[in-house]
Amino acid sequence: MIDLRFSEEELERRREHILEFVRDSVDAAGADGAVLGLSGGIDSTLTGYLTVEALGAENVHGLVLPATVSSDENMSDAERVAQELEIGYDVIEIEPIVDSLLSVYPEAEGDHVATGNARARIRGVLNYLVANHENRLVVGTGNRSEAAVGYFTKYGDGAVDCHPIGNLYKQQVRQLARHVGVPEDLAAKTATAELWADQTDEDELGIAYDTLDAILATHVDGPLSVAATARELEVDAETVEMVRGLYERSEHKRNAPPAPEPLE
Ligand SMILES: Nc1ncnc2c1ncn2[C@@H]1O[C@H](COP(=O)(O)OP(=O)(O)OC[C@H]2O[C@@H]([n+]3cccc(C(=O)O)c3)[C@H](O)[C@@H]2O)[C@@H](O)[C@H]1O
Ligand SMILES: Nc1ncnc2c1ncn2[C@@H]1O[C@H](COP(=O)(O)OP(=O)(O)OP(=O)(O)O)[C@@H](O)[C@H]1O
Ligand SMILES: [Mg+2]
Repeated sequence: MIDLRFSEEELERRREHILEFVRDSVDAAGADGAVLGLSGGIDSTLTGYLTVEALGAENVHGLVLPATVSSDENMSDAERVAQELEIGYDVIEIEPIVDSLLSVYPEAEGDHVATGNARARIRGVLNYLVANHENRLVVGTGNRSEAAVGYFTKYGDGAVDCHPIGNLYKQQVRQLARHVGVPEDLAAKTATAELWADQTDEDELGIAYDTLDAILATHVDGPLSVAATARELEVDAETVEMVRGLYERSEHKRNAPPAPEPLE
């Protein structure tokens, strides 16, 4: 497998680049700061650390939004991050809102994907409620690995104003997190969307992040063909094809919704 980790010098360059990006995004919008969802996972933890470094703790509002399927460990880690960063934050239980949705559309009861995605979208609605009310930007936590294979909820966790860590592969997210001082137990945590019970990213995607990252860097974002990538990384061509398929089928999530071409 190829090693995508950065040198110390490159890590520092990336950090500075992201800090500038966050400041520029907020300034360009004339916003008074940022709001972001904190899940106790590494993506939102790193994004929280960088956003606070860029804007100052007083300009960042955290939202910890537990559902019934959220683990106590993740929710207490999310609060721990907000306290460590000394930002203002709210804890809002979202399950009553999920119940309310299912009470008006009970057909979706028991559909874990539809209900799980609704949880992600309810979090998006709450992020924008705060953003509108406090003139803030919603800072997204998506990384390149998730974006490339569409592993996010369209208009859920994907509904944000900018993606500070959006060009980092998952293993680089962990590396930058360690570099900026995120505690090791958070940096090493198993990735989970926590949209339904016992979900993990790698189980659902059917591939380990290190393999996914290597295929993305070599083939989807890189120059090699499927066959050459399989040879280079010593993986099955079917695995590379699988990633290619996820990338192609999720194109619609990365683009603005299309309209018909203008008529002459
Ligand atoms: N070709 C196409 N062109 C335009 N639109 C298209 C389309 N195909 C589907 N669609 C639309 O997209 C919808 C499906 O997309 P979506 O609603 O997102 O649903 P979907 O992609 O089915 O599910 C979201 C996936 O992301 C994962 N996820 C979500 C949230 C967070 C995280 C995490 O890592 O934390 C992971 C989740 O576990 C699940 O695997 C369809 O119902 C349809 O409305
Ligand atoms: N319980 C929650 N409270 C607040 N925000 C949440 C919650 N669950 C998910 N989110 C938001 O949705 C984003 C997407 O979740 P995702 O699981 O991809 O990231 P993560 O939890 O930060 O890291 P990891 O992927 O390693 O679990 C989170 O980063 C966070 O902003
Ligand atoms: Mg998570």
